[in-house]
Amino acid sequence: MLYDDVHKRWVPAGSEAPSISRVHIYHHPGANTFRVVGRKLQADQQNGRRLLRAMVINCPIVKGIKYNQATPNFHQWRDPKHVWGLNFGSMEDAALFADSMMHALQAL
Ligand SMILES: CC(=O)N[C@@H](Cc1ccccc1Cl)C(=O)N1CCC[C@]12C=C[C@@H]1CC[C@@H](C(=O)N[C@@H]3C(=O)N4[C@@H](C=C[C@H]3C)CC[C@H]4C(=O)O)N1C2=O
Repeated sequence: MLYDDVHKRWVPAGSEAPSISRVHIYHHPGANTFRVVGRKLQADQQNGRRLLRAMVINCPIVKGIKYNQATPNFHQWRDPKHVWGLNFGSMEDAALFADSMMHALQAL
């Protein structure tokens, strides 16, 4: 999700329709960079053709960001332009993601 600062509300990232997505943290060892990448689980169907599973988040993990575990299954962080929020399907998913995020932030 992205926070719409104008209207003071969370909006689904990547499209108008809220969707279940799979979110990964990718590490580029060469450059030692990390990024959060998420794609919708459900491929969009349009005129019968299966389209790519839309990207909903593709955001570099910047050294020094503060990762806020606001609730056991809603975590959020700021980048220069956006505030991102992840509503996890389970507290276990949330804890796994947070561990990876913390690992990435320590490795930067
Ligand atoms: C200093 C700073 O930047 N502080 C940021 C947080 C922050 C701190 C430290 C480092 C980074 C960041 Cl990012 C801040 O406070 N921010 C960032 C933008 C938004 C917010 C500002 C105001 C609102 C008030 C309510 C609150 C909120 O959104 N709570 C959630 C919530 O209302 N929802 C989401 C789920 C659960 C709740 C937890 C799911 C959908 C919706 C809902 O439950 O329907 N807010 C924030 O978190």
